Amino acid sequence: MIEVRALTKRYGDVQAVTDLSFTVKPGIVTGFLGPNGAGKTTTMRMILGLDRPTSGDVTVGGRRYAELGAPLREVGALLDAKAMHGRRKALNHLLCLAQSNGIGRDRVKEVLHLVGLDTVGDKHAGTFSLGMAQRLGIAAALLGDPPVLMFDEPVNGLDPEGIRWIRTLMRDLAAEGRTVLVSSHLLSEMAQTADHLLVIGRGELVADMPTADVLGNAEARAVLVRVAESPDESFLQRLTEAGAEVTEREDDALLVSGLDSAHIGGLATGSGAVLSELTPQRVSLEEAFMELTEEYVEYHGGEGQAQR
Ligand SMILES: Nc1ncnc2c1ncn2[C@@H]1O[C@H](COP(=O)(O)OP(=O)(O)OP(=O)(O)O)[C@@H](O)[C@H]1O
Repeated sequence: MIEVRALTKRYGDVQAVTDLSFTVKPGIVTGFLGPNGAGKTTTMRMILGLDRPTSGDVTVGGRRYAELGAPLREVGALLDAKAMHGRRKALNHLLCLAQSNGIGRDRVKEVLHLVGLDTVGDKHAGTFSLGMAQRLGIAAALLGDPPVLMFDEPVNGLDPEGIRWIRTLMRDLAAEGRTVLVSSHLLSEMAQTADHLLVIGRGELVADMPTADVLGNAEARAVLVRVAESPDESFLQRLTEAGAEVTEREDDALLVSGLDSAHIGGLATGSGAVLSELTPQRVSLEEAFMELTEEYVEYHGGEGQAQR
């Protein structure tokens, strides 16, 4: 369990995290979602005791990071896979970490195997591809068999096989009862991995809800209706009486919000109108995410310019 209470971090004039409070529960994958610069890495660094909060408090398993005796046994993290010592051999890199946390050589071999790097343990970490570096970083996070794990943008730059491997690993770790917090700036990615979402924008908490609810918000906002024949105005009247908001589009189609398709179809039948189309309009996951975080995005692309 990770508990973040009223966490605030300022770097000079930059307010990176503002009064953030949330709890990350065990047994599920929790996605930490927000646009670039939202404060995800800063929050994770504070959870790990790498940055000191300006104010507020973080505990892992009920204790502050500084109070943890053998931190790797309590919380494992992958922050920046490329930040390791490049001239060190992969196996030695893990052995050094293990030694300082009282972890045996057998466990080092075990995690190397677990991440599929057992045949390259004697290679220098600096020669590793991004995918291999991510795997080595994950091996380090798993070394102490910790009940709490954090991964910062773990699928960034990975090929589809690597992405699938990481997704399965996260789900398996959560299924073992661990607390798993994983950050991303893509809702589509989180939709496939996370059970619960914490959404932040400009350092502030925007949403703390099950992923299914965030996705539900992306569904059917309005229904596109085309009327082939209508004896009179009664269909429109019935729609508004039933509480619908109706917008007439330039192509004569109607955008009806506030009622579902079945209700609209029933009102059409009742008023003798014949419909040629009745289509729920869905917004994409990324649109739903952008709606949630729109006002918090730090850098917008210019109009008409090439966008990433
Ligand atoms: N060491 C630092 N000194 C000054 N400002 C910083 C520092 N670290 C982060 N920031 C600023 O704090 C804000 C939050 O950054 P952070 O890296 O936590 O965001 P993020 O959500 O992880 O973004 P990204 O998805 O781009 O990694 C940004 O405005 C960033 O420029």
